[in-house]
Amino acid sequence: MRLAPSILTADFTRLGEQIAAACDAGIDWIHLDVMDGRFVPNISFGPLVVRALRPLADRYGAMLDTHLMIVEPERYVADFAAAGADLITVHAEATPHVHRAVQMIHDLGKKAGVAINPATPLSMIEEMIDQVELILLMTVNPGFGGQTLIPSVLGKVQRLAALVGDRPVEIMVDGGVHPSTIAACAAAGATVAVVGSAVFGPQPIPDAIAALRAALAEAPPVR
Ligand SMILES: O=C(CO)[C@H](O)[C@H](O)COP(=O)(O)O
Ligand SMILES: [Fe+2]
Repeated sequence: MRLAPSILTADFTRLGEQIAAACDAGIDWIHLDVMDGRFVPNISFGPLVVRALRPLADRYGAMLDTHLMIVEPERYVADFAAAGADLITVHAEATPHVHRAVQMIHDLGKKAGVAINPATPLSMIEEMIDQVELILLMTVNPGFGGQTLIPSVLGKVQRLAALVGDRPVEIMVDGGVHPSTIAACAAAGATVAVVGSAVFGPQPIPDAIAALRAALAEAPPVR
């Protein structure tokens, strides 16, 4: 299972240093949570931060995974692509034209993902399975780091994994993934885990990543 540390709970005065520590510990993706204060009740950062992190991602061969929690994301996908995002994920609830948004992302030469909130049924994105590289299932209500994983979403992860089958689509879980919950996510069929407060918290970053890998080793992923 891939780990995608979310920088939301990182120390922003030492952001480069903290991401470098996570990359040194062998993480695969860098997860960037973009919030507009409308789709979610919080504001984070925009393309400037993506652009600032591009050289660091290149140095480590890490992927810049951009999670857009903004209304009508099609207004901004070109800006995030130009800033250097590798993967751009949009919320199905945030636009009446999710297919068009995904088309735009692909036309910009980027990988595309579609995300849904805990209360949104899988049927909302079923028709998009063959159109995207990644499906993100929120395991908390979006807007803040450090929340508790909602266990009932794991059933949705399992049902999505069955729908996806052996198609090359990543299944990402986002929110509340810690050493105590990561094995259950992997067992349900998730292939990528966003890990925010579990990595950028009180523990040294390499220890935090080792703890996640150790928890995964107890229960090997099914996909
Ligand atoms: O999209 C998000 C919140 O909307 C974040 O990616 C998520 O909350 C990660 O943080 P943590 O692992 O601390 O829950
Ligand atoms: Fe996220």
